[in-house]
Amino acid sequence: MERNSENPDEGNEFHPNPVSASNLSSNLSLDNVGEVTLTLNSDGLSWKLLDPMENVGSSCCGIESVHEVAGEIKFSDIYAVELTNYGVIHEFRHPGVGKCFLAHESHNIEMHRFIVHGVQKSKSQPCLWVLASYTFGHKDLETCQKWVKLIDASLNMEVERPKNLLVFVHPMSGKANGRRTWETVAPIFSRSKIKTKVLVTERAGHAFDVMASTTNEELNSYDGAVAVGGDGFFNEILNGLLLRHKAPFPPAPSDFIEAIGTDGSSPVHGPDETGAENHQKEEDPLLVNPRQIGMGFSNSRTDDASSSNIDQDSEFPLPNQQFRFGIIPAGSTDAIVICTTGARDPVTSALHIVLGKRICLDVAQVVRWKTTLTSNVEPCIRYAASFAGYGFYGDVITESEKYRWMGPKRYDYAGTKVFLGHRSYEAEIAYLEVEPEKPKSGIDGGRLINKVRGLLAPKNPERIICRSNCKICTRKPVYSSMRSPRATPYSRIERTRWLRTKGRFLSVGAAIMSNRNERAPDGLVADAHLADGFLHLLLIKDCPHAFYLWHLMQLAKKGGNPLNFDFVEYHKTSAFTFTSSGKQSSWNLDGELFQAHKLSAQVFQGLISLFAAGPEV
Ligand SMILES: Nc1ncnc2c1ncn2[C@@H]1O[C@H](COP(=O)(O)OP(=O)(O)OP(=O)(O)O)[C@@H](O)[C@H]1O
Repeated sequence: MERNSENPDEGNEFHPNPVSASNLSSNLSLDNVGEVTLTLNSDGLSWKLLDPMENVGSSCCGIESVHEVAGEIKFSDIYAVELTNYGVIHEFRHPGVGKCFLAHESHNIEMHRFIVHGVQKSKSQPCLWVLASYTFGHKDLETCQKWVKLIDASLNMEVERPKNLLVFVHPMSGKANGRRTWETVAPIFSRSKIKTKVLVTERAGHAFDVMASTTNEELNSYDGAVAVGGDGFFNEILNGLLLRHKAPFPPAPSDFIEAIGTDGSSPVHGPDETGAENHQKEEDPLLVNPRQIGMGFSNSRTDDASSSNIDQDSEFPLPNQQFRFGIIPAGSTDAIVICTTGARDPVTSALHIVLGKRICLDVAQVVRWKTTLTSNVEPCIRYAASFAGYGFYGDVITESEKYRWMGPKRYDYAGTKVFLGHRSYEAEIAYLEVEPEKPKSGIDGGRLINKVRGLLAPKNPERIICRSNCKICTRKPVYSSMRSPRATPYSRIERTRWLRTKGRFLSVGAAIMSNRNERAPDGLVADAHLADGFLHLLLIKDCPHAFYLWHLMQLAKKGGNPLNFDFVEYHKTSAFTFTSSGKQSSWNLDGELFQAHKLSAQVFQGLISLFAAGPEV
């Protein structure tokens, strides 16, 4: 401490405005390093050892001893600064030339201290964020207080950071460690001075009920809602929020609408109670007049933009565009976290949240159509952010619920059981074509020999796999700040083709994101990107056991191509309808079971924002 001048502020100049206060510096002690000159720059802090020669570069017994001579941290990587109690700062001193560095002296000096809490990316795994803290000391309390004030003022200028959050903790999630997970990360929030209202759920549906019944005024007082749990729990909170809002519907499966008549005798109401109107039937039998199902669109298309029947796209305005969702992983699969932060790590997720990172996500709106006793069609709406799957995917969830006590292993057990059961389902899927179909492989699929050829023939060789700093995922949707998220422009679908596929399927899946997880390192659909505006249909036709096993094995391999088979149909779309007959399965919507044999779905591009910066795997 000899080098600290008598007057601690000598040579230091503090300024209350952090922007104009660039390049201020003080001599301070940095714990476990030594005496440094700390400088406040416009974008962060930097420090240099006062006398590097004394501290650096000694070598002894063949081992190099290097103490960091300089360091820096950007404000964007600092999540908190706090004045801490008077206490010890450890300073290393070099013992002198020719002496063994193992004999380094450590001076423990008591002084006033403050801690800068920041984030560091793990060198081996950049998507893993770790805590980094720097304790600075000075014998004068006022100097420490001034530094804390200055750093705090700079952090307050990071406007994207949340101040008030609603936190839902699922205590039984995954291996029943939701509560412990929250306790691990809660100090990160308190250090960041983020207010949290924490609710530990007591039953399934609790978080949904709270979200659905919270007043708009209260919700607007929060910057976001955080789920400490798995994908299913996040889905519950998402639905609790989105179901409060009136949203236009996607088209219903046409035969269903036809069955109830289109003469206006069986009106279909949207949540806004828009009455059904009777208009001419569209040419395409799968094309349903949006008005008939309460979508609130103009029903007749005109090329004359000045006409009063101007097309309107489907918008879904949320009351608070600033509101973000957060997930702290504690579940069994945690696919959404793996696809958005890249790391299944609660600390990484907490740091993304407190630093106010933002990424947009697509959300699929899934509607089940059922006829009431009075022959009205009642839509039942759900939302899914990661995956909607029927057949194998629904059966695995149904089966796995019986073995919840097994924890995450229940999926392996149930998956094997369902695989051996090899059930297939009759279904018809109509999907909106959004890009030209790739030519078929030309294999008739009738004979085993041809099927084997199909198995080996490359079908979808060009895929943009969602990996490291994926350009598509990190691209910001153009509308993000200007407009509400939007769905398929159905008012123009008269010029768009609906395509149809029919048969027996082992599974029907619609991926909203790639769904990377520990069992499928590239995800269920590797080229399903975040906020790309597409539903990625993955239809597995009935096929021999061995073929399906092959497909599942490809999913489990990094770089495997699970779409590369004749019995796999893959379509990129923005809306689809589904009708099944005969034996029924269930839909699995991000872990929630949904019974529906008539269903339609559309995607809202970038509908919600998540506290995450995007994958860096
Ligand atoms: N306190 C509770 N007790 C029982 N079930 C709950 C409780 N709170 C929430 N749930 C329900 O548990 C379901 C599963 O939760 P969650 O997604 O966290 O765990 P998981 O299924 O183990 O993980 P993953 O979805 O990642 O596979 C949720 O859909 C939710 O409705």
